[in-house]
Amino acid sequence: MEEIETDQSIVLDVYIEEAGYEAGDPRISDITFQVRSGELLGLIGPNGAGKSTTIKTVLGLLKHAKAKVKLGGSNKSYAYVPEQPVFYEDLTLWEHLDLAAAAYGLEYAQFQETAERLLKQFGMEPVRNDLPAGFSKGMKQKMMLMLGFLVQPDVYIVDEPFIGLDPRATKDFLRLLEAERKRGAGVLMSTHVLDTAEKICDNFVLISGGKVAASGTLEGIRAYAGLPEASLFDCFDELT
Ligand SMILES: Nc1ncnc2c1ncn2[C@@H]1O[C@H](COP(=O)(O)OP(=O)(O)OP(=O)(O)O)[C@@H](O)[C@H]1O
Repeated sequence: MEEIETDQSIVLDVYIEEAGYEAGDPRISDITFQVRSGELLGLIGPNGAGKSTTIKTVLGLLKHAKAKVKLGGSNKSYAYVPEQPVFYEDLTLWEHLDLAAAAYGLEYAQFQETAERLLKQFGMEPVRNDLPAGFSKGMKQKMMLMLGFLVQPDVYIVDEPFIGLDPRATKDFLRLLEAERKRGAGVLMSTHVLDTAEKICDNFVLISGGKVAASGTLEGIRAYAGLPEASLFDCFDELT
């Protein structure tokens, strides 16, 4: 990712001309969006629309991509929280936190304080010294979220956080996310859970068939869909 020199409030600036998995077979094209400091941008769209491909392109993971991705903010740092948990078989939850802190060069005292707080906030204290292979799906998901929150980056890139979490964990996650946004972090979040997205996102990018079908605020998307009072779900239905 390059660094943004101009507009200070933009923490993530994305322009994807095209990207895909094989040469000459793009799966997404002409996708442009910005995330500002404190903003939560929802990346929504039906199965196979291109949300994960967009996120992979932002992360620079696709070989066949023509894209410009610029990172801003005070530290020019980001955390990626994947939908599928990724972990080391032989490391405990605490060791994962410790490793992430070392990788990001966090100061040890600050790491300990933040890690202890996150263990409490996510109700994971009892399993701090356990191996994540034995965790439930939701517990693994919580570990991935904790690893992201530990780093306190300028940008969070979160792929479908809601599927594995119980209502309590969802609430805890949203509260932490809110605090991070107040601190100035921007968030790009892909999700299918439209009723939650409708409540929490400032802006949306609706992807369909690998292209942007609509983007903007809920009001803007309603106007574009010609459904002034509709839910995000109904707009989504109309536009995809
Ligand atoms: N690893 C891959 N190799 C080849 N094609 C892929 C790969 N992953 C996704 N695709 C294709 O890219 C297109 C977009 O898929 P993508 O995974 O980005 O959709 P999505 O919006 O994230 O869907 P979902 O909501 O189901 O997760 C689809 O046509 C899909 O078949």
